[in-house]
Amino acid sequence: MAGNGVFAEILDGEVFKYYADGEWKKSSSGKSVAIVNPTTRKTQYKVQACSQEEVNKVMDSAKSAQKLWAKTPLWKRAELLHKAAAILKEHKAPIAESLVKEIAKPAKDAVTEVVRSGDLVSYCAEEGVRILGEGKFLVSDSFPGNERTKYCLTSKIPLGVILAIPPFNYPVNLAVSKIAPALIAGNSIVLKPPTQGAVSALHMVHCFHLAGFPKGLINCVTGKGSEIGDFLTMHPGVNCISFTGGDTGIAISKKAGMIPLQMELGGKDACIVLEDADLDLVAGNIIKGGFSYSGQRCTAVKVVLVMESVADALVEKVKAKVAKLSVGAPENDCDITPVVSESSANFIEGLVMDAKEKGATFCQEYKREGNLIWPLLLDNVRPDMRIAWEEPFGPVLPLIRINSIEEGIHHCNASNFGLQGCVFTKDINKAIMIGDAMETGTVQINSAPARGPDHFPFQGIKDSGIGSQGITNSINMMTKIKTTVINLPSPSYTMG
Ligand SMILES: NC(=O)C1=CN([C@@H]2O[C@H](COP(=O)(O)OP(=O)(O)OC[C@H]3O[C@@H](n4cnc5c(N)ncnc54)[C@H](OP(=O)(O)O)[C@@H]3O)[C@@H](O)[C@H]2O)C=CC1
Ligand SMILES: O=C(O)[C@H](O)COP(=O)(O)O
Repeated sequence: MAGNGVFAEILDGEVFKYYADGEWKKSSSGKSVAIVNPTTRKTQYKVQACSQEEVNKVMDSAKSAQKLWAKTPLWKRAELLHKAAAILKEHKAPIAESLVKEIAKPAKDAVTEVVRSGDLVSYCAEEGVRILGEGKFLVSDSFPGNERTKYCLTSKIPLGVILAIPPFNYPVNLAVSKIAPALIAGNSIVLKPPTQGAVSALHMVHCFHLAGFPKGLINCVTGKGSEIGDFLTMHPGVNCISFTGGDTGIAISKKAGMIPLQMELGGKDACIVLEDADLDLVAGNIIKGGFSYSGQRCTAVKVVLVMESVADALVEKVKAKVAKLSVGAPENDCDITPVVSESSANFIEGLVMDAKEKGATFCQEYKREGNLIWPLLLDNVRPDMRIAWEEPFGPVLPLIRINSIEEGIHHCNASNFGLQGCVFTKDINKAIMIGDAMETGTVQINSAPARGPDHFPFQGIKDSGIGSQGITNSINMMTKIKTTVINLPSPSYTMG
């Protein structure tokens, strides 16, 4: 149970504490923030509403702790990360339970998220040992006009304090995907978890606490992003922001100072289907890509662009599979569970109604109870409908019939997003040509978009982000290059 057993110390009465300077604390604000269970629509948990003064203190302790941590041998940093990974996996059950209650993630997927996170932390420790243990050695005579009088040594050094802000849909996995690279590279962490998902994140942080990381190195401040977000992101103590979420990231990018930013934002991932595609494979991937976790994945298939000649056959196959999706409570491990909030459900409904007014074909009856929306495929969607462009983040999927490959590529590239895309065809040459023409950070050939495995590079272009994630890229991003040049009094050429 959440807040029980080894996790008892993170709870004070009915409010979960925040974590600073190696201790679990109550906010002096005396205020809390309610976390509403998307299924029951009742308050499930409460977390502290941290004050600006508490954020200031956290930044100070994160700064001091980082100075010592940067001097901790790399193998020791890795050892602690491995320990945290093992503790996280050992306690997967209570963390998964919080994911079910806070964000209505289906029970099995919730366990998978925690296990995947433990694996990510371990992999990161190993990768860090490899890539941070190496530097470069340059000699000056390779550049015109120089003798061999200068030896240049480069190494990767930490940035300082990393502010990590993950979104609600992977509050554990997208938190550790920022925490682990930051720590292995010698940085300290200030985590601001999403409000829906904060309790799962606090449990995950406690696993790092139990592993024995130094005081102040990892901190977790809770509160509504709309209230403490600006104070955190514009704080002079922050040396780098790693953010995953929606348009908020665009606003943060405009406000943040001259610090490195890693932004993973929204997407409108297109699935282009050619005449020769294996339609059973496509239908399976549309179901997995469009409807898993009720479409609340940045990498969800968010628009299908199918050649008219095979559209009827594909629609029939997808309809048959949609009919088999179970709809209900996350505790029952249903495929489709309530979306995260009432406002999200209202937004999705707005897109559906707009498509209805403009003449889209409903392949299923539209049905909603509270935050639970039944899966819906919308056929004959046209570009004048909002759902052709906007990201529903829900279990509703638009399908646009196209008459040429160019039309599909044009629709994909006309989007303000550019996260991932996919193309289904048996012709590898066409797949490569289309993939190259799609303006997205990743193109999947014959499979739905996905971020994992977690060590793959993951990036969006246009409004989908800045920089690249994935374990190796995140470690590199959370370091800067330091060079030391040894100047010799006379040229020295090494002899064999
Ligand atoms: N590209 C990617 O990797 C991913 C992108 N996303 C995108 O995220 C969106 C859904 O996630 P959602 O959590 O609703 O996204 P939001 O952008 O609403 O929130 C993301 C995080 O930002 C915080 N936040 C809110 N306001 C501020 C602020 N002013 N300053 C700093 N932080 C703030 C939130 O806290 P609080 O919860 O307290 O408001 C939350 O922790 C979708 O658009 C989706 O596509 C999601 C997952 C992955
Ligand atoms: O937040 C998201 O939606 C994730 O980054 C997607 O991850 P996945 O493709 O591994 O589900």
